Amino acid sequence: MSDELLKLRNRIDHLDEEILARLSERARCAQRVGEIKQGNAYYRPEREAQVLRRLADLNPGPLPADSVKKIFREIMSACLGLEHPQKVAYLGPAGTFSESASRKQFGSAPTFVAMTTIEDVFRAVEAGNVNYGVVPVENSTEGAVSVTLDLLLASPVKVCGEINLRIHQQLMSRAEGIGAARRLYSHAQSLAQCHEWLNRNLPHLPRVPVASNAEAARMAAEDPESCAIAGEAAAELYGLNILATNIEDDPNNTTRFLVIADHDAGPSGLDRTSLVFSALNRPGAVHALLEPLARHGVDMTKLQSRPAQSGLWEYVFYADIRGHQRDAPVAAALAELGERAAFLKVLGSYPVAAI
Ligand SMILES: O=C(O)C(=O)C[C@]1(C(=O)O)C=C[C@@H](O)C=C1
Repeated sequence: MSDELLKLRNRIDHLDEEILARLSERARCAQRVGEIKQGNAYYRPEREAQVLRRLADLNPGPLPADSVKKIFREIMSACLGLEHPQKVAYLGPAGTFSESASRKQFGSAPTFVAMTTIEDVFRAVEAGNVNYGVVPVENSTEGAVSVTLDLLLASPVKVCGEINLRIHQQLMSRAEGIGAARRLYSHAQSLAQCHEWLNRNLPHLPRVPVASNAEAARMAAEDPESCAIAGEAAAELYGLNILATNIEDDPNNTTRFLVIADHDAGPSGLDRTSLVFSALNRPGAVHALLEPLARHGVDMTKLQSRPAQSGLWEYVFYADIRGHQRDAPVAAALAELGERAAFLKVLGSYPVAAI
């Protein structure tokens, strides 16, 4: 071994010891924070977002800000686990994009529980069987997930976080090449998202829609004459080889998830608030409801309507606005909106996705 290599490795050993000592000190601080919280919510998404944003700003390089955030996400995940072990429910089975989104938000320390339906995720949170739930709410190409919107309206849960996940689709199989494949499994939505790539590269391979991407990967693991389209996590879970990476037709394809709980988040300085309201059935009613937002300088980042369950041709509106409900302009605008609306429910304020 060259002298220089030896010296650098000794230096790395020494730095690792320092990092470990500091990490242990940090973990002891977090343990003490946990004792002070005494059973109140241990997970504080607003604080985690502040920590990640601050370190990304301070980052001197050469590590990219994204790597720094991922490392500190894991550190906070382990510290939170020391304070109090957490359980997070998501739309299963294991290996789906919902699981990847959950891990992106919570790191790897919690116990992740796969549920069969989005409704089951809500029920698990409502019943207190888990601390948090992660549900998809919209996809940049497919649009809103209406089941989630309807459940948000009916359920007492609060929104305490958002997660944006880039959806990258991978072609995978047990074999090391595609030559022997006789069929391709995937969820119908993923087949649609890779339609052009498939037409160009595998026009004659029969496409078989199945219940989820993870199920497709599981089937491909059992059937050597097949391949699957799924996320990287599913390939890892089922020990499959990735034969072609990022084959989705739209490279910006992103799914937005919400974190639901029995509490929302405190102000972080860069927040969003989700609400749902209904308008009286008169001309100009929606405009009158939104007017206070504009007057108080509150930006709306989303507005979506859904037919109300209650009556024919009545609508409820889902809006996301910038800011926390405790910020003065947001509080004033919401108070006025509440007076004018037939119905208003604030679903929660939470930090804008920090990672
Ligand atoms: O600051 C807190 O409230 C903590 O519990 C510490 C800590 C952290 O490790 O920084 C851990 C968990 C919380 O979700 C937020 C931050």
